[in-house]
Amino acid sequence: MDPVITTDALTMHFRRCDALMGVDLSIQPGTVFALLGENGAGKTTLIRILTGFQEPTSGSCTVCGIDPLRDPQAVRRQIGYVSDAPALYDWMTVAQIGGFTASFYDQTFLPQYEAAIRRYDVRPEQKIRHLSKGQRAKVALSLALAHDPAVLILDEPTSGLDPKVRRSFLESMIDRAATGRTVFLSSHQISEVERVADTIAILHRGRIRLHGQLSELRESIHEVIIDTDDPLRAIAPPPEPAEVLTEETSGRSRQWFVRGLDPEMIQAWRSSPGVTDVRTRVASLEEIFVACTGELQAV
Ligand SMILES: Nc1ncnc2c1ncn2[C@@H]1O[C@H](COP(=O)(O)OP(=O)(O)OP(=O)(O)O)[C@@H](O)[C@H]1O
Repeated sequence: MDPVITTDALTMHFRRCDALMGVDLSIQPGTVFALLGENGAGKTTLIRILTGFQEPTSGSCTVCGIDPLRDPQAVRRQIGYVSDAPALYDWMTVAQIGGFTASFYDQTFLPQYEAAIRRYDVRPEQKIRHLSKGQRAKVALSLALAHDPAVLILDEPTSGLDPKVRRSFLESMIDRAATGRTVFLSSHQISEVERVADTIAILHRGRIRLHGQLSELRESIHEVIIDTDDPLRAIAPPPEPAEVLTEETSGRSRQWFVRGLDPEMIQAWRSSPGVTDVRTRVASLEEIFVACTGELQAV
């Protein structure tokens, strides 16, 4: 299947910083994709480029086969987008903003919007300016979903939602993907991502540090702890093609987070002089995230 979103060597240079430095991504339709990254990693910048609001410095991208730079309107017809701080007309009521937005879409928009608002228990006659943060998020989500977009792009989608609404919202994202639509969400919430995402990418300082199926990444990244008889004992690091994400030394223990560990290496360490114990286990997503976004220490 052709990917629904692609980016190729995308860079974004602002006056004082490089927000993106050669981002390559490929996202399949019918999946929930999560972009994880710390504050300032470049997530919103990438989303702004994909939605045609920001021209990249170099590189290219497509959304549903369309270049957002060439035809931003065509891209926006295919996507629903909720930013991390949705801009809604404050003076309108919940019903009015639905009617207003519906004028840009076909006649299915309004009934879908009204149904979503009812489901979220938001009163249609309330003014936007009187809504709580969570209620505003619900209105923004209802507006983004009402034209049943092929791609739903959500920047920190659940901030402001209470746990019950958050849970049912995330479950609805899985249902959406099952019908062939694609959900692209950016998040700091690792536990949420673990629950819903099929594929993830970890963005760190403008670069993709990891990209792949969550299940595959979970199996391919291990924590290795090696205990030795002497803190100064030299231990061979995992050889290539294994990738060391972090290394830490604490007294007589050496700890690595390693991608693509060769099981034969475990045996080799066990028989190395001075090694008293070797323990390995599959890393959690949170540990993977910390390993990818922490400073890589010299090996
Ligand atoms: N218009 C701009 N002009 C200059 N610098 C910018 C601009 N937009 C973003 N940046 C910088 O680019 C970097 C990435 O910002 P971005 O908003 O994409 O991060 P983010 O991953 O979305 O962060 P957060 O999780 O905090 O929202 C930051 O250092 C930010 O200061």
